[in-house]
Amino acid sequence: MSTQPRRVENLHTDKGKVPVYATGIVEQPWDDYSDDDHATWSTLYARQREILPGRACDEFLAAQDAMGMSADRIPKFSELNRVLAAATGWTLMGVEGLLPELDFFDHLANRRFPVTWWIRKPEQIDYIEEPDLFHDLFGHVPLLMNPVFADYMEAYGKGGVKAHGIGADALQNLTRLYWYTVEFGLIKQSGGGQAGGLRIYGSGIVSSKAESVHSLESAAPNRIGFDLERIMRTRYRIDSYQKTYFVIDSFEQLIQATQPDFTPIYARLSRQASLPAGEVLDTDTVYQRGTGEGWPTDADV
Ligand SMILES: C[C@H](O)[C@H](O)C1CNc2nc(N)[nH]c(=O)c2N1
Ligand SMILES: N[C@@H](Cc1ccccc1)C(=O)O
Ligand SMILES: [Fe+2]
Repeated sequence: MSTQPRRVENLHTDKGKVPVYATGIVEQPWDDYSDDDHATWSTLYARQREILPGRACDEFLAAQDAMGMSADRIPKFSELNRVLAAATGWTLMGVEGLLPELDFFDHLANRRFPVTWWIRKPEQIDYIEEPDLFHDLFGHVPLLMNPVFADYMEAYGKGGVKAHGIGADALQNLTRLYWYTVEFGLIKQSGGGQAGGLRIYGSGIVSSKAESVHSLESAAPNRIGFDLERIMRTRYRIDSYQKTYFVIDSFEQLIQATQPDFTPIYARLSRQASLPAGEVLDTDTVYQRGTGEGWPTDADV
């Protein structure tokens, strides 16, 4: 099944312009998925679930199971919605693709999560530039089952509506927060030995086989303790692995740090230069690489 949505504007990201389409809400055309579409889901699902235990945070994997997602077939939004409604009151809506920012924020502010209905083609299995069903559903939806994360997403949507009214710089600051938390966040899983350590919660990481390993195990990227204003000043890459990941202690930390009114923060940041994606400042808390060893070293604390 193919549809050709109309391009309406560009999203201004740190890397350049990303097309945004006039994309209304669609009913998930579940009966129209081909055998290839279901096979793509199965392949990606099985592949990620093989590598994510011990890498993704435990809540993420438990929520995926609790929702009834599996490798068998592409899940039905209507079935997931019954589970989500009971857990946190979120609703999934089918969309054609990227939405204009204000529409996107308005959905989140009302506990609706837009999910791209179509899945990537077999030749795009390892990488696709725009969000598809696998990224949105496998990556974003499970944590909507977590009450604290669910509240954070709603607060983010409300903050987005506000930032949109303030102006382009405020919007850029807030978009960086989404990027470095919801899309590419790492979390310290509590527990000793193998149970604890750095884990992934960002959807852009959990939906990518290569970045799931890279984000935790490569020596290349920086892993820096969560710092709201630091994140808001930090540029990001959309076409390569991140040069920096930010680490939260807990979802409670995330929601607490984002409670205050951001208006004075935006005003202050408008007088400061942005930081390159790969910068490390002497005020940063730097985490060690390696699963199960994600705690600051003596030298860092
Ligand atoms: C905040 C976020 O970066 C952003 O601006 C947008 C805009 N529109 C979107 N639209 C959809 N469907 N999905 C998304 O993740 C986003 N992200
Ligand atoms: N406190 C933010 C709203 C917000 C909450 C959570 C995440 C992002 C933004 C504001 O005043 O704009
Ligand atoms: Fe995403």
